[in-house]
Amino acid sequence: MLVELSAAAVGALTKLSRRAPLVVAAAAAVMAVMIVLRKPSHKLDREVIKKGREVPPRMPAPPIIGNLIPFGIDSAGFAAKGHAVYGDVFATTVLSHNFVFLNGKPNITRFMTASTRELSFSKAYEVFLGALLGHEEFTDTGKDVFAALTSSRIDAMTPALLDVTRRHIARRMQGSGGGVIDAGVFFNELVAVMSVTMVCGADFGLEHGPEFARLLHIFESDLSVFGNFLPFETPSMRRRKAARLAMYDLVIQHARRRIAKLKNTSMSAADDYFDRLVHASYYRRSDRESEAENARIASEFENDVAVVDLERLSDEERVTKVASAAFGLIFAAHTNTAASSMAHLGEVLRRPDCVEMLRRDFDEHLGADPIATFEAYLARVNAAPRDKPKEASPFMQMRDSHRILSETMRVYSRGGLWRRAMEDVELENGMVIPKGSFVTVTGHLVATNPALYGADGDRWDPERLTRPAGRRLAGDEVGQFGGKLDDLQSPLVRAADMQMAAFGAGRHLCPGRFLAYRIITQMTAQLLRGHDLEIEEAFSRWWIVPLGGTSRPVGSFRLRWTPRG
Ligand code: HEM
Repeated sequence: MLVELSAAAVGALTKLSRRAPLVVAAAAAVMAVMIVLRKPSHKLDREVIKKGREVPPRMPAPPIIGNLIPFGIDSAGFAAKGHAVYGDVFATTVLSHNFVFLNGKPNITRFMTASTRELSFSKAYEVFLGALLGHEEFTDTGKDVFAALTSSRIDAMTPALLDVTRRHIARRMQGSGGGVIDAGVFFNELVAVMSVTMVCGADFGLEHGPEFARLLHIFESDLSVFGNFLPFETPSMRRRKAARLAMYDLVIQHARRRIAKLKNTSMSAADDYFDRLVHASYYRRSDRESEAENARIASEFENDVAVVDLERLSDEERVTKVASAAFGLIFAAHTNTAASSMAHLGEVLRRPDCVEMLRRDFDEHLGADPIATFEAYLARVNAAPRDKPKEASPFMQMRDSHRILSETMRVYSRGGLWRRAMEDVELENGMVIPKGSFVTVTGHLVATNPALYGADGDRWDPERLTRPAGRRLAGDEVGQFGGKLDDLQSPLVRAADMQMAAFGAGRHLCPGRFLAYRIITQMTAQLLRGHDLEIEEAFSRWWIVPLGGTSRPVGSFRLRWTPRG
């Protein structure tokens, strides 16, 4: 899995080196052809210049591979250097594609608030991950996903999350004498079981969760996205695709069973998220679809209102549609959450006072029997009059835990947010990003902005987020804790100053962020409450994924544990 990145990379390189001359010659030849056939990025610029408009300044790049190597090794460092030389907007070439880097509030605001017609999230990710994930995954995120991740749905699944964690800990940490666990494997497996359970239901999660953990381990083990750009399949890409197909097959079979089970039933028969996906899958969402038709689909999903005028899908088409949505969500829920959990625990364990704060928060708000406490909370909320403000969940009151986790998310989410320009896009300074460019904002630069976080913005320091609730930054003040999760996560740029980009912002702000906080908070707290943990072996380094989200650990993370009395 993630932690075997270095081993996997070394293995792949060794195998490659034997055939290196052939592979390099073939790659160079095919890329040369690609360059001739494709529209090189400077030509994209020329189209804009012909219209009398200004394009972003260009960082020079070697022919064919462009700046692939410096960008691939340290994407955030590459962006920082580019901005230092060229200013808040610059362009360069990577494997013949035009990459445009944005920084500074007006440009980031433009990026976040652009319409999908201008800057498309799914079209960018389709190019980066399409070969690996399958092109059918790259439609815009459905409303069903947002509906599945509201705070009340997360509350409803919390007892199951607590229970899965409790059982996993009991299984993996048996005996009174303590021992050593590989925390990378531990979190990978636990988050896999949770993600599969959440998307496919409890029975499927219990039966297939461990198999998904094994396959996600392979699927996520070599994180370079550039294999997607190559005209041939690397061994790593073959291995990862096989893992994806094996997971996909399991989800397909599940979709077939559920579609048969739910035939001729109405939405009210939906037991869980997967059932709702099945119910929402009757119709094709065509490109011709108008806003009104979209709204009708959304209302059908919520209220089971009949939809006319849209093309009805066959059962097999529905199977593909449901399986593809389900698999996409399992992957989205797992990949960054597992890596963030490891980063979080690694930092917390170096600070005994933080360990105590997490334990105290959990004890205070969830007591000796967290499942019973949470179920009692759910019963009170369900019985409460609808016109009264909703009681805050015990988790939402765990302010120290959230503050400390937010600091982890800030420091470890260094990758870039990505869009593809679907048309020429004008920036506030009048420069035009040419149609077809990939456009990125570097999360690390947002999250370590010295104006907000001072000169040591790279350092993990949860104290920096202890300012009084609700205050805006003034003068040279650094950090704030606003109380609500989104004050610290990725506020809409219009609503507050940008503070971190761990979850993106604006139109594509991660809808799973609250669930991620819930999963990581309760996993860490349950682990710490029952055990004393010591780091036996820490990851050797963290690799910045060029895509949005958490950096990935390299090496092993082993913890020595002893039960607490
Ligand atoms: C610590 C954990 C997580 C991190 C760091 C994270 C980060 C991100 C980021 C950076 C984006 C792209 C935002 C952009 O480009 O503006 C994103 C999108 C997304 N995330 Fe997460 N995520 C996490 C957990 C989750 C979970 C648990 C789920 C689902 C249960 C989820 C579902 C999604 C989906 C569906 C999108 C696409 C949103 C869209 O199309 O508008 N994520 N996430």
